[in-house]
Amino acid sequence: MARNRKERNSWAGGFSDKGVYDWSSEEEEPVGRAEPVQVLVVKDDHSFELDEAALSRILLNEAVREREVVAISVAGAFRKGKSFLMDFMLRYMYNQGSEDWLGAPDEPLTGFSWRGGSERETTGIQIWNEVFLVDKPDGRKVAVLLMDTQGTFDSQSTLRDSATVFALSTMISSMQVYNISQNVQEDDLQHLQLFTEYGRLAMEETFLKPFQSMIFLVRDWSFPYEFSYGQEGGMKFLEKRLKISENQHEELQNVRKHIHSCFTNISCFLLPHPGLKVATNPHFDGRLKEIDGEFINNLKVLVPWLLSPENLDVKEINGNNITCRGLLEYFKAYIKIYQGEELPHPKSMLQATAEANNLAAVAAAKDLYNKKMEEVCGGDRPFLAPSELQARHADLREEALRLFRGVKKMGGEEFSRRYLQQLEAEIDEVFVQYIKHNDSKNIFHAARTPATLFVVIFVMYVVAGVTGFVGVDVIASLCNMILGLALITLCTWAYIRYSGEYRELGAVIDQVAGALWDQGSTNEALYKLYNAAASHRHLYHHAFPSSQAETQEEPERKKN
Ligand SMILES: Nc1nc2c(ncn2[C@@H]2O[C@H](COP(=O)(O)OP(=O)(O)OP(=O)(O)O)[C@@H](O)[C@H]2O)c(=O)[nH]1
Ligand SMILES: [Mg+2]
Repeated sequence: MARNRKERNSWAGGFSDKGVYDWSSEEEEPVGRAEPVQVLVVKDDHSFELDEAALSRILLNEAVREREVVAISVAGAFRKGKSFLMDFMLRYMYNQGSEDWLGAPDEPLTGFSWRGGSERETTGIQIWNEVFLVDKPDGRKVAVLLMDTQGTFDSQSTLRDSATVFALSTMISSMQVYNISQNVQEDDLQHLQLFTEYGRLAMEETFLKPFQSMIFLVRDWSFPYEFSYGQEGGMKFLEKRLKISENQHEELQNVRKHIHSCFTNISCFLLPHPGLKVATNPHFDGRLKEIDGEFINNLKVLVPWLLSPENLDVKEINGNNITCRGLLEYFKAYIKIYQGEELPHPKSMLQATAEANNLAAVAAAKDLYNKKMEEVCGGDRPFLAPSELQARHADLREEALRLFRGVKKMGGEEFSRRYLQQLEAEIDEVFVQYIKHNDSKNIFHAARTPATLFVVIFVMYVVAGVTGFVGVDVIASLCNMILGLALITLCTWAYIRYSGEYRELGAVIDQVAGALWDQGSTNEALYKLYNAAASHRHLYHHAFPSSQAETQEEPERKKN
């Protein structure tokens, strides 16, 4: 089997396979230097940027662009030895077929940048700028791409940053190594569920499982007496962890169902602790002689298990094998979705729960208000005096707000204030609808348009008669014209009301008539008439002394 093997002087440079690795002279990078290239940058304002030029240089290299691609990525919490492991993968890829691919005992480990300490090292997504060509046993030559990712949950990243990097690397890779420490905890599974769901949202709906191979890699496994190190123990362990049983709580079942539904293959490997020098010595530079033998023995199993030609999974999207060129296009398309605003932002558990609590309380309070208002002025209730409606609304609004305040909610007072305001605004909005609905039950309200038109017709008739009589013919004709128009409008309005056709035109007529009614002299005249009658009431009392007792109550009622 012809493999892409190469003698190298050092890991961080020197290697160049002419067929695979060919820098163009205009590019800024030093010619032939093999190194990690940052293709996804998470900026300070938490936005994402794809370095398209750098990614194109890697994936559109003539030797690989038409080759089917195998993309291997490592993701998981920060500071857990992801880049360290990646560098062993690089060693394997550079020495494929060689028994001693692990290298000399005192050779420092280089490649993807790794280091000790508590602060994060890798940011964004980095890709090894050399794509390896490997012959699979079935004769296909595939391109192998190694991807290192920013650790999740470092103190500088939002949940959205972590979710995006994890989701993108899962979408782009054909084999995702989920690097976890010591055990598979329920929160590891929940985060995997959240991140894969965030990835699935950005992908097109497909009847196939959206992602390919998921390898749970448990670092520092300390219970080999329960499940032995390696793949076999790992599979038994994972089977137990991901088992779905009848008597399990629905929440636990859902997480497991989700994970099963996302990946075509799920496997697990249990890796022992590499020894205290690796974990705690600040001067440790990756020399094999300082790493525990048990760890090295298992590394010798793990890395070929992941990367041997027969185990490499070609990247598939919707059942089609993807080439390097295709992968570039998908990368660009996916990042665009994450740069846009169409996806919801993933939230922390507390925030999501607090929001759900508050929204549920808003819904319950609104429901109460609506139900009681229906009883007061619903569809089958008669017209209610506007002042009475207002009073009932005020009572029920207060009752709904009290219900909202009384519900126990996570997130605290401050957080819930926003939802209280939302509830108030929504209730006020619904009340406007109730007012309109109530008004429409008032037959005088319905008669407003014909009444206005009648008044216009009558006034025009009188004015036309008087002005015609005194000889001002121009005004008389104008009034007659308006009278004619008002008459036609009235007939049209009647037809629209009867037939239900041309409702927009009907609405316009109602609006114009309404405006005339509200502002026009009709209303004012009626109002003045009423005022005049009220101020000259003594004349009336004088004329009808018997009704005095009755009318004395009137001012009292008016005051109320
Ligand atoms: N306990 C333990 N430490 C490890 C293991 N592998 C590597 N380390 C140490 O973990 C530290 C971090 O290694 P990195 O490879 O930089 O970790 P990382 O996950 O890439 O970290 P970020 O890039 O910050 O996300 C180094 O000091 C390594 O020596 C392991 O299996 N177990
Ligand atoms: Mg790293």
